[in-house]
Amino acid sequence: MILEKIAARTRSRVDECKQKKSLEEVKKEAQAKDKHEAFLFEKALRGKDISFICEVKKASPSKGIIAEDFPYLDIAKDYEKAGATAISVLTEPEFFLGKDQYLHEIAATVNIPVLRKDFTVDEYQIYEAATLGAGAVLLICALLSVEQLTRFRQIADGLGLSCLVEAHDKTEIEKALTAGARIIGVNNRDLRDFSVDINNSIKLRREVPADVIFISESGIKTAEDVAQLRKNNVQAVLIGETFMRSADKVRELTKLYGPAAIPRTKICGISRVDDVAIINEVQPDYIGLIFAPSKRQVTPSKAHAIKEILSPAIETVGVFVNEVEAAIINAAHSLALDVIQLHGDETEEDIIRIKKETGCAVWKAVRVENSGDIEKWQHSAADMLLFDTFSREAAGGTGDSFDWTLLKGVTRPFLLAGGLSSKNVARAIRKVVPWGVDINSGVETSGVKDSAKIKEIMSIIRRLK
Ligand SMILES: O=C(O)c1ccccc1N[C@@H]1O[C@H](COP(=O)(O)O)[C@@H](O)[C@H]1O
Repeated sequence: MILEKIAARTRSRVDECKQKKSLEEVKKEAQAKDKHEAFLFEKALRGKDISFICEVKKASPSKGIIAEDFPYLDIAKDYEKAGATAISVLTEPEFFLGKDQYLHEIAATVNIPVLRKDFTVDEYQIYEAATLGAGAVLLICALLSVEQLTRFRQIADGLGLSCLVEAHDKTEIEKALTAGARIIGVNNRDLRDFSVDINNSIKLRREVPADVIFISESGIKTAEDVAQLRKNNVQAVLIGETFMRSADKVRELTKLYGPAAIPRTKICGISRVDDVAIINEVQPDYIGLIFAPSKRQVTPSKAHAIKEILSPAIETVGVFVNEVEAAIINAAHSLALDVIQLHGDETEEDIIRIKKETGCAVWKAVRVENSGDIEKWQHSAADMLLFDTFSREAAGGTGDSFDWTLLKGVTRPFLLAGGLSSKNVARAIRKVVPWGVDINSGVETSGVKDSAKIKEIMSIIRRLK
């Protein structure tokens, strides 16, 4: 069978690698590697809704060459922008034309976890995966004994790597569970004859306990396939060929996932008259003018100049941090602000008074450090809450995002802020379902608003429906 052939070739390849770098050396390198947060791969897959693992692969034994032209880094970046939860990278060189270099560069470029998709037959490959920056490795039940699966899983655990343990039938699932698998992937492709049937995942779903992540792999092509898997409590799908053959990954993922609720958009920190042309072109719902001390601060005269040429369809949000009330009222009236965003330590009483005095809607920014911060403001009189990243150094505009799972108990509409960019906005919108997104430093280059980035992020958001 093809699998045994690949495994045999892989053993020889690993032996060759050991001649160049010994097991001890690669082990030391892996253990010395700067450890990011451990097990990010499995943490990322434990979302409310189905997750997508998108695969970067040039060829396969069943399909031959899939991508003649193979800009692997661009493909990975497009997956991230489309909202992939993780990326799978083929590194097997002979049958899949993969390379370690692809994994290494991709893992260094994207901010989502990366799976090393290879035929693990030796612990050497697990240490190697860690040195290449992988967050997870593949262990195939058909190739490994329970003892090997257990040992390899333990080695990966010691390195903070997750193991996707692949099974094809009930016996292999039992084997995976005995080995302590926390993630089981059911391959819908029968490697004896390459036939594909996604019902294999559906049939085997009940064999895997609810606390073990269940991934359906191979042959997923349509929105109906995904809907069926979602209905059967499959937590993630691993899709290669369908995405590899699609020119527009954002649209393809949207087609498979289903349309998202498109949020209101605010582009914050407009501080140059020159930025207004692109704003008028892309028409976000709001712009933010920052009156607080910041590299994005606007003077009253600059604010007037921006307002003068701003499209009347776009509303203006004034952003203030612990500002004296008279100044807020003055700016609200003289600039005809639509919304006042309070981004400091303002109290509930301040919100009520400022609403009354200005006649504007008031948005309260809550800088999230823990779930208590959210709870405190749930019943605020503010017209909208805006959740941003907590920082001791700055009131806002940090460019960092926070743990969005903290928002799962929020019962009222809200805006999401903090480090949103074209890399994470699709994921944020699908995972968090915010009423609005507030985009700021994520559309800047060297501290200045970047027209191409503004255009790109607005285009991604609009392609999610
Ligand atoms: O951007 C600033 O400099 C700023 C200063 C003071 C208060 C708020 C500020 N910006 C707000 O910060 C969030 C998130 O920004 P980022 O995406 O992390 O850069 C956003 O609400 C801005 O309105």
